[in-house]
Amino acid sequence: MKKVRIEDAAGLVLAHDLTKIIPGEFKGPAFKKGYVIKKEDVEILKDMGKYHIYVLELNKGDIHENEAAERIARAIAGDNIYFSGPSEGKIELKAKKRGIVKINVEGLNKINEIDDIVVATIHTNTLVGEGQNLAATRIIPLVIKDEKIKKVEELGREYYNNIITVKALKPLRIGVVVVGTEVYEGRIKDKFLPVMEEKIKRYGCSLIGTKYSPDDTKLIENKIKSLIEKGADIVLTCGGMSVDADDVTPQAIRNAADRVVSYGIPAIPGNMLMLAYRGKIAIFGIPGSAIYVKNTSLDLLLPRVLAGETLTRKDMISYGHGGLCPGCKVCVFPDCPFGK
Ligand SMILES: Nc1nc2c(c(=O)[nH]1)N[C@H]1C(S)=C(S)[C@@H](COP(=O)(O)OP(=O)(O)OC[C@H]3O[C@@H](n4cnc5c(N)ncnc54)[C@H](O)[C@@H]3O)O[C@H]1N2
Ligand code: MOO
Repeated sequence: MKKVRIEDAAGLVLAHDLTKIIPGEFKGPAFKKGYVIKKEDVEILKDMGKYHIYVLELNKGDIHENEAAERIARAIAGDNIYFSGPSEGKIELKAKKRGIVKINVEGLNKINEIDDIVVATIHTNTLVGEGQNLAATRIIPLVIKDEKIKKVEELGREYYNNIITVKALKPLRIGVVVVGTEVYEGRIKDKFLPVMEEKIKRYGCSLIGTKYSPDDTKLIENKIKSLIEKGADIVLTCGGMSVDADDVTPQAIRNAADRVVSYGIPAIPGNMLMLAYRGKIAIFGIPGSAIYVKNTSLDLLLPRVLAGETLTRKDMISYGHGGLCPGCKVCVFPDCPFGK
């Protein structure tokens, strides 16, 4: 600690809290330990009777917590991220756009392994809104050795300064095939299309066509193909996905696609979902549960496809841990553990 005249204190770091007392009104720290004194604080501090203060002497190679947090944030942030702070040594990383947040967990863990460094994030692959808080970083002590921050910066470079990014959602064109002879014949009212329309709107996409099909493999296949010819980027095929004698949608999708990523996903509700591709066009087979549950496995996968990802079987398998919807009375998805 070093005692300095208040006029010489701008830019220096306060060594302890400075208490302000206004009788009957306020008692507490007006300036906190670690605060970097600004020019405009000088008069306020004089009003508080502080003509001299103790400041922290930063040795060569010491970095103050604010600067450390700023350097860590710059080292880890990729596309579509902005910062707020530092406030009390903490910087928050926020989303510039609505999209899917991608966290490089391996890189994140390596950074947190460095003593005194803290980077906390939300879960990877979560759908996030513009301005949403995605991560926060700070160091544990008030000052830290430059080498430690340099190590973070090295790791940041190793991971292409892409430890945390947001992939923006694209407004893609979607076609819907509603499957079920009972619906096709008008025995029951269609409940699937309104649910899909709500999702298409929710994710900022457009519906380019709807086809109804009885439970007939060839007819379903043709309707999927005709929507693709019409320009669909994604086809949502609804119903007929389970094990009944009439459930032929999985076979129809197989026939329409070049490759099936998976039939079945370890996420409930929606475990009988199928994802396949015809070229770059994603074809989903959506099981009946989507009619009565607001969010299913489709809501985990569809935003990722909209964010430009081509999903693999490994992506789908990895949903098992966290893939059971807790079934809350009021659904707060995606701000919940489902799919995390
Ligand atoms: N023995 C088994 N039964 C079921 C299994 C299973 O593994 N073994 N899985 C269950 C799960 S999980 C789900 S989800 C559903 C999957 O249902 P499907 O996709 O096959 O749906 P459907 O059989 O076509 O229809 C179920 C039910 O919903 C009505 N429905 C269907 N489409 C519409 C529509 N567009 N509008 C209104 N109502 C619709 C349909 O009439 C049926 O009553 O299977 C479980 N069973
Ligand atoms: O496939 Mo069902 O949708 O688990 O609920």
